[in-house]
Amino acid sequence: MAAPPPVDDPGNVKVVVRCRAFLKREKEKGTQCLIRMDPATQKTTLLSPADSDNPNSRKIYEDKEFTFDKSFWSHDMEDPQYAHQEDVYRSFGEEFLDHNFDGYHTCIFAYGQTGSGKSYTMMGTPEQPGLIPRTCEELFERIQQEPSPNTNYHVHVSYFEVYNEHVRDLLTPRTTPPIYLKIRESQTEGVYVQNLTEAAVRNYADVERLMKIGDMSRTTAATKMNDTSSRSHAVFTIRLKQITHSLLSDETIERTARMRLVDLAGSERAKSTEATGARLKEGGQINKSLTTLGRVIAALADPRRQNKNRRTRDVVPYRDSVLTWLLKDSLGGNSKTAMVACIAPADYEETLSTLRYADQAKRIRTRALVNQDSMSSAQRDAQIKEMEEQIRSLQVSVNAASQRKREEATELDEYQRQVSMMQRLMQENQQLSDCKIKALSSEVEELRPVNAALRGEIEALRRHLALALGELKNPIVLPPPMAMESPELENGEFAYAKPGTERGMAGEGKENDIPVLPDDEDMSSDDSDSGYDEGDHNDLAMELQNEANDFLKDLSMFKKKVGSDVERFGLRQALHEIGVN
Ligand SMILES: Nc1ncnc2c1ncn2[C@@H]1O[C@H](COP(=O)(O)OP(=O)(O)OP(=O)(O)O)[C@@H](O)[C@H]1O
Repeated sequence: MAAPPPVDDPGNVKVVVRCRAFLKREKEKGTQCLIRMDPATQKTTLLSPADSDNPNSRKIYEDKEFTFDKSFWSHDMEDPQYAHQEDVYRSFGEEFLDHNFDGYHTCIFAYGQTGSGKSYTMMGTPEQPGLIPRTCEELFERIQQEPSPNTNYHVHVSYFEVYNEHVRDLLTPRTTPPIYLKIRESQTEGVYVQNLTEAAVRNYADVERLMKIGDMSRTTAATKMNDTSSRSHAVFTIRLKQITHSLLSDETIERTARMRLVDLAGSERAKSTEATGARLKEGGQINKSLTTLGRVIAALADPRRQNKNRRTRDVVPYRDSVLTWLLKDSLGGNSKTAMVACIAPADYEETLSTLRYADQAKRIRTRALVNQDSMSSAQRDAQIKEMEEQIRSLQVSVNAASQRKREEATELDEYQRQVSMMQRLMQENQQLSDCKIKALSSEVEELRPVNAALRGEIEALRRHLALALGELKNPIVLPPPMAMESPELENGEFAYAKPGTERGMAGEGKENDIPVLPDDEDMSSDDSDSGYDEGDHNDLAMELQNEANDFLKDLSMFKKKVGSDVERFGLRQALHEIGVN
């Protein structure tokens, strides 16, 4: 490990500018290039457009000059000054990696209008990798070349995006609805994203895989200015921890450095992007956070701030946007920071705005510290002991929690068992009811002919009774003895007649043949001589009365029996339904 660098290294934000080539559509339109760069002086000049002398236009166009730490001319490949991806990395990416190995936190962020080349500069393409892949690749190359066997390296990577003021982990699969992460601030860690994936990586291939996952997950969309426009700010972070153990002093030195590589969403004017709906809303949010970034940069660049006056220091509006809050440390705190201002060669107003932004950022001063802890072996042993103690107590809590979980799971199982048992019982009951209904229905079917027979019998009895009652109401009058000599009785027939009835009527049914009484005149001719005995008549009436009573009794018993059968078999309703009363 190199000799320890100065512990506190104040310095300004490094600002570089890069001008991209014309895109196909710009070439086709014959667009004029408005940028000139002088590699000797690092001067960038913005020329006023040729058509700017329109007397009706209120806008003032004039040539503007800016000087930055570096001006990268990536406009014309044929030009010997052309800055390739490799040149950009060698110019300051490499230097920033040195800082990381020295234990400093660093941050490189790309700023510029939509389609100006930010993603190309930061991530690049598989053929032309940008700053992020080049930094990671060289990081592992250096680790592998490390001559000291006493140093251990631990590298972790995280990747998140800020979209519409929400933080989303790019290393976890996309979900619907999306999972947004919370931002926290702590004394020791500063501002950080809670529950963000920090993946351990052992080589460049691991990083490449994660970059691919994150890039695929990033929110992009086609806009009029760029076919694959980034609609979010993407923050790729590498955490490098170096633990060196000195055998001589029996001391352990731990250095932690964080590299933040930020690809900001493009600043844009709704008019140029012709955005509507969701794109317009996104654009609004992007501009809001970039405006806040501009205010933060302006506040940090304010010379009055250098007076260390606490009151003026507090006005930096970091918390006004998620982006500035997260970049708080990188922008004005413990970090070595660089800004790459990306410019398109043909848009005067947007380019001027970017160059002014960058010019202001030049004045920001940060105070980077070496993040290093050294520990004697005794301290380290004590720390290990303390950690072991912590692990033990955490294990106890974990065990207790899993025991509780197990109990809850058993209870749940028991509930489920009871529910299924009840369901089974209900099914059985249902089956039983079905069975009973079936049995009753077949009994009803069996009783149907019996019922019909009984009804016939009741009907016959009813007729019988009606006849008997008729007899009671119209008693039979026995013929007088002399009537015996009547020629009509020669065949031994009885003639019967109710006063006023025809003889022929009674003769129709043999069973009902009852002796016919003579005509009224005959009867009344001489009562005493008629031989008709009142006592006999009464006896016969009594006899018939008794017979009728017996019938009635039998009938009532029979009715009772039928009634009790109906009750016994519960068939009242069923009988009613099939028409039996
Ligand atoms: N230096 C360069 N050399 C060659 N092509 C470039 C260069 N810079 C940008 N481009 C091309 O310009 C187009 C827009 O670039 P890029 O997507 O990087 O812009 P951006 O600023 O990230 O846009 P946005 O803000 O919309 O995401 C791409 O097709 C890219 O390949």
